[in-house]
Amino acid sequence: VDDMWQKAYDFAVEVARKAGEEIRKAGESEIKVMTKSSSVDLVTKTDERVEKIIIGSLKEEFGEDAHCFIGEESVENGEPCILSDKPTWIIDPVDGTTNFVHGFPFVAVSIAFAVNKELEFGVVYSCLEDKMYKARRGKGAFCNDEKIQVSDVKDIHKSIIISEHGTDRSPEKVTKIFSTMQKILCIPVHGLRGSGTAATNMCLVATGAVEAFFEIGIHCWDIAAGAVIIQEAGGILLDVDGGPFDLMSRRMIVANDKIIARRIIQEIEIFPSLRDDAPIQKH
Ligand SMILES: O=P(O)(O)O[C@H]1[C@H](O)[C@@H](O)[C@H](O)[C@@H](O)[C@@H]1O
Ligand SMILES: [Mg+2]
Repeated sequence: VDDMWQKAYDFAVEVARKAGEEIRKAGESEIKVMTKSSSVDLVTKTDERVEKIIIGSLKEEFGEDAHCFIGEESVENGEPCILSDKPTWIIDPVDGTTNFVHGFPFVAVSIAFAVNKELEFGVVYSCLEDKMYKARRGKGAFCNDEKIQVSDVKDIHKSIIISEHGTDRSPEKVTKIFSTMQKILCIPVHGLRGSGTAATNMCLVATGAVEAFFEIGIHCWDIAAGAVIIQEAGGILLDVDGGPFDLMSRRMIVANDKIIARRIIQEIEIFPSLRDDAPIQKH
């Protein structure tokens, strides 16, 4: 079984690279902007086409019904978002869609694989930077085949923290998000950053470029691959209330060290977010 997942891991890297090439060559015509949960939650034909290419390649390689799939755009179009014990691919075809539309240079393909609800491996291809991040449970984390590991900074005053504002513009959430950012900035920390893609933010923690990243409102497909990469780079993953990491909860904090994580958690103003695996709301 161990070798079998190795084959799937290697194939996932190939598929992510191919998907990244599709994103890079997507012409102006295809970046027709559509919206989802709000006027600033963007999706394009490229997101939909690339997800179909990824899922099609995986089904061709492993069999039409051998595995389950949780894809950002499939879920948007009504597919269930339930993580079962069956081997399951968790896919964000274009993470950083807003960046992609604007030409802001951080766009990632995120592909993770879970069995019995445990993440086996994750691949994040930052396709405009040509950086292939990957990790398999128990086998280390890599960027372009170079081993990576989290920062050794333990002093919060010497840290950079990533925080994103997301796509929800409701006043009560925006107020909490910026109040949290202000409290963290004034600890003080060296700086706040955000790439605009959760998968890339996770990899920036894994390489030691920043010390922590937290967000309420992300989805399982944004963070599943990055979660394995951080774990294998020596980082930690928690819920924003300090409890255990919960892939489907739509909130998390990842950090290089529990000291940094706990200090940030003290400042996070939590607001509710519907779980990814919540029963579909009948309108
Ligand atoms: O670009 P997508 O796949 O939609 O994911 C991003 C999400 O749209 C943003 O709201 C979040 O802040 C990012 O962390 C996600 O990566
Ligand atoms: Mg995403």
